[in-house]
Amino acid sequence: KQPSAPSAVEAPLRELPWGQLNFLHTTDTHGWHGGHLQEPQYSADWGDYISFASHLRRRADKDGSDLLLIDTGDRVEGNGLYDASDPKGNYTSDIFTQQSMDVITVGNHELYKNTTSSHEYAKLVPAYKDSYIASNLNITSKNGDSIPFGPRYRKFTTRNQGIRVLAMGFIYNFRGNANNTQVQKVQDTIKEPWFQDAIRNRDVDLFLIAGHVALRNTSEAEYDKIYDAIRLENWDTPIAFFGGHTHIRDFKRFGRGTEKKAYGIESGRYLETYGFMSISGLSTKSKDVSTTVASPKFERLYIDNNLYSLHCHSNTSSSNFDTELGKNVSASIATARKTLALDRPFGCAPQDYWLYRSPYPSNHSVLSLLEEHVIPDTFTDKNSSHNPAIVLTNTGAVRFDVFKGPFTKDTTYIVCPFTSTFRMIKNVPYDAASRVMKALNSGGPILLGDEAGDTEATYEDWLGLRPPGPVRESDLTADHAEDDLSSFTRGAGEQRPLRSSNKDKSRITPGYTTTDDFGDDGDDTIHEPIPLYKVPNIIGAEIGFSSDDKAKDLPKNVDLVFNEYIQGFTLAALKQLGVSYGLENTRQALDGMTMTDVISGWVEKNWKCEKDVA
Ligand SMILES: O=c1ccn([C@@H]2O[C@H](COP(=O)(O)O)[C@@H](O)[C@H]2O)c(=O)[nH]1
Repeated sequence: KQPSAPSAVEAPLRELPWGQLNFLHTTDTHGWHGGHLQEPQYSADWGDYISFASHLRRRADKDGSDLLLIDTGDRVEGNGLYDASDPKGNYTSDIFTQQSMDVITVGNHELYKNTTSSHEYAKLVPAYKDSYIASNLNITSKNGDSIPFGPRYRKFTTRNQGIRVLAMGFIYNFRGNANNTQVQKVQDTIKEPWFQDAIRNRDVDLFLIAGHVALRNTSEAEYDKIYDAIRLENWDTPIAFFGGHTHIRDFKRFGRGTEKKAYGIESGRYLETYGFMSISGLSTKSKDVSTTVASPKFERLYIDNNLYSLHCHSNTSSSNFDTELGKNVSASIATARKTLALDRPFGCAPQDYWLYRSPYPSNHSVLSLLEEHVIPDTFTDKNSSHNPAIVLTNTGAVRFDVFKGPFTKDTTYIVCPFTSTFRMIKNVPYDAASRVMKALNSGGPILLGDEAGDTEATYEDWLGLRPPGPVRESDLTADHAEDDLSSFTRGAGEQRPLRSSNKDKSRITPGYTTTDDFGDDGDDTIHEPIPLYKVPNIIGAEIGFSSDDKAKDLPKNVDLVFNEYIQGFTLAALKQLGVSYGLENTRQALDGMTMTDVISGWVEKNWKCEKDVA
């Protein structure tokens, strides 16, 4: 772990369900490779993961089983270690690639910008060679051709058991990518001759489908389509899915009726979780056990990323856990953090502010802090025209909590890593401008105009602002305070209070309490549940309204200011509300400041640290 990271707290643990073929899965790490420096439960770093995987590999070699490592994308954007360097990712790609992977895929965050996808293609793809699988992604080459980002699939045989694996790697039907990459819709990819040939291959013991794709409830049902396509040709070869994108822990049984050979895991976010899956009873190159074992056994465990868990699951201790490579990688992370001055404080937060752990609006909501203080103060200072204004931002731009204490350079990127600036349209009729936020928060399907290029898309669907359907961390509601737990009716893929059978209540810490298709015993650490609350798509503030405006005569026109990321949505909403504007009517606001600049500037002015005050 990093020198300043807190030590893990001992807690009751469930055992690793080790099997014939074992998997460690990471997803949506978003640059948190230094671990969580303010949360003991997630305080191990990528160097520790390297040591951990090495111990489990040794265990596999010793007992003749196998271990495969998978990562399903969104490795970038969300932490100073990635975002603070110039160019971004200058340190993280060398740090990340020290961990070997058997299958690795791309996420939407690797594709938002030309520079990010080009960096990924130049660094990660060659580092992982055949393991970097891109079944439905192309990139524009230097001479303008659209070429595969990586191999479409990979067939390999596991080292100890001789299990023949055919692996593919997908990204969901993402449409917000920059113009140098091309995402092929999953429903079209499964019609490709290479896919059809691959799923007809009889010399396969396991189909491994990895991707930056939610396991359930997606409007496009990408993984269900892949499942159906495989089963059409191959009625009983086991299938293991590895998902991502929605930042949750989840385990799903695929298919209908008596299907017991197709399961998928999703392994959280921000290097809080290592997903572990095992399968036992697979046939192998040398032995066909399908005749003797009716169904392979799938098991899962979500491992909290801290040294207590990692030592226990690898049967090591602090004296023999670190490998040479793991230690070196932890040291490189510490050096990079120092070079980037990530611990430099902008100020000190007087209390915790939560994204999902406190209701919105409330005094402990980071969104309320932005809406009531940060945005009004900053925009009032910078509003040279003194026209009344309405300022809107998407809540998706806010990524994490703020903890009491130093608010550092790292924190600015942790809260908002994006480089979008603010745009404005001057003199918008108040009647329309004041209803944009409600329209964008309404959730129901609203038809977009031609500019979205897809008349059936909803605002949330378009660009993936809030993909409708999949349960994600922001959707986890919090009637958790209820005393009567029996009234819980939520389904799999959600976090809910766990009725723990554990007697040793004193050692139970707050954390994940996951319910999935296998029940509520998937988290390695037995936790006290944390309440989580829903947030809207958009928050906003009214700036420079005179008290007269508020009391009686509302302004006729206002300047409508919005985060550049929601420009398309805002224009579409205005059109829906009867006033049409085009891109040519928008101009830069706030001298090109990003949300990250807005937040750090406000903290510097308003949150003194105690020793500064003295
Ligand atoms: O420039 C950007 C890019 C993305 N966002 C927000 O992020 C989510 C997608 O993040 P996931 O981790 O893939 O869920 C997107 O819906 C936006 O809300 C942004 O604000 N600015």
